[in-house]
Amino acid sequence: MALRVPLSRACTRATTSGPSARAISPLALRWTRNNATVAPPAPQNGAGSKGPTAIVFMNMGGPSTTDEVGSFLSALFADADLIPLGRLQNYIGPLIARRRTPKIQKQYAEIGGGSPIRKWSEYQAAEMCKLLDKTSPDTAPHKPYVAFRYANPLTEDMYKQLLADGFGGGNGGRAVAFTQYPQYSCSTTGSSLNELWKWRNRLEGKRAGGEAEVEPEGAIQWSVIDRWPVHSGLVEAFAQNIEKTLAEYPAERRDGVILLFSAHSLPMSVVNRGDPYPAEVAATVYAVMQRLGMKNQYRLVWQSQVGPTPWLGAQTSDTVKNLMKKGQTDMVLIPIAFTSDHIETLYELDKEVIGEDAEGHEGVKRVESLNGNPIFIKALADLAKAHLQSGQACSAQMPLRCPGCVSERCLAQKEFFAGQAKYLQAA
Ligand SMILES: C=CC1=C(C)c2cc3[nH]c(cc4nc(cc5[nH]c(cc1n2)c(C)c5CCC(=O)O)C(CCC(=O)O)=C4C)c(C)c3C=C
Ligand code: FES
Ligand SMILES: [Fe+2]
Repeated sequence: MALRVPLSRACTRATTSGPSARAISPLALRWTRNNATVAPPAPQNGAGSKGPTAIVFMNMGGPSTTDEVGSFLSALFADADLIPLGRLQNYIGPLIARRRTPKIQKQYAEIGGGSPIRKWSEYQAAEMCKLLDKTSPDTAPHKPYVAFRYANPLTEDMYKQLLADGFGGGNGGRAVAFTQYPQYSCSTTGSSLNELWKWRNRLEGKRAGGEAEVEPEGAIQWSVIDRWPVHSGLVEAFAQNIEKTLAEYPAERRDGVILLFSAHSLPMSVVNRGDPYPAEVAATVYAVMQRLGMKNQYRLVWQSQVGPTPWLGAQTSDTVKNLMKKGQTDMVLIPIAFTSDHIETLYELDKEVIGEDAEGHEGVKRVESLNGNPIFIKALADLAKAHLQSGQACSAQMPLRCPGCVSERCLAQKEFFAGQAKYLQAA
């Protein structure tokens, strides 16, 4: 494999410590001189021979205060991967965002004044990296980063921080883009990857070099954990939370409780384009039910649809109302496609569905979100370790576009991340 960072330059950094010391480690690159593989320089200051490694948690983010709701919604409605508005995106997007802001601000005010997603993401990433330092010493130290799509810290700021910390920018270095959506949708993980790819190109993309554009030397080597819908640790964390909630019912009622797995819905236009999310959410549900021994009846239902177009159903709120009408008053709601609390659990499920649709009936309960759950954080560390050991740039599934995809962004982004494979080797 060709050497991307000149060995002589790398060796001049062999005595440095801290983030820029990554330039002296093999990272995930093979080091060659005159086409012969050479031993990497010795690791410094307890760093693993392949570290440091940046672990970037990608998610949509949320407004931490009600004042940030306006900018959060403007960024969200400007995202053509989530809400395609064609040539009028930059005109209609801000209008819709402005119109929705007061209503959504009120909802955030009612859940304590903001979304807890930043607090949870930073905690999960930091705790996961501590575990990973122990279980994957070769790639240590692992440095946690958070990159949100619509709120601070934005992907652009995270990338600039990576560069400021000595990753890339001529130093080389290894970073893992770790989606915090367990199930892949082009509207969520796909959008975050498109944004990461955009900033990668702007901040350390191809430069003019001779006749053709060339990749700059010492850019960050990226790989992606793009989906993990049936990871055993994720399934176990969900299953234990469900068991805890079921234990709150008297024994004679417990087996009659209906489990309602609730996921954010998708517009039918996205489903029909061939988005993988509905099938992957269903895979998570089935794996959790198998772990629970299929003792309770269950359904996968969909929440949070926005706007007048058709969305995937059945809707969570209709399902609860219909079951109540039929006399079924024991049911447990399980948010299955998001790992931290957010407005859809704290407002939509707790206040609207349980508080209003179910009129606060004591038989209708919600399972707590994974948040700081240690089983979940260990699952994240196990996933990252397996990924680093695999030497893979992304899952085999990621390069396959939706059958109905016409986005040049998706094409280029997937080619870029899948193409990183040529620089990676197993840890
Ligand atoms: C797996 C989770 C999510 C998928 C899939 C998803 C798709 C999706 N969402 C919209 C439109 C909106 N989503 C909004 C908020 C929002 N969405 C998710 C998760 C998924 N969205 C969350 C967790 C949140 C709330 C964030 C928080 O801080 O709690 C909003 C804004 C709120 C509003 O105006 O009602 C919109 C709009 C589309 C169109 C879509 C698929 C194409
Ligand atoms: S929309 Fe799914 S790959 Fe482009
Ligand atoms: Fe959404």
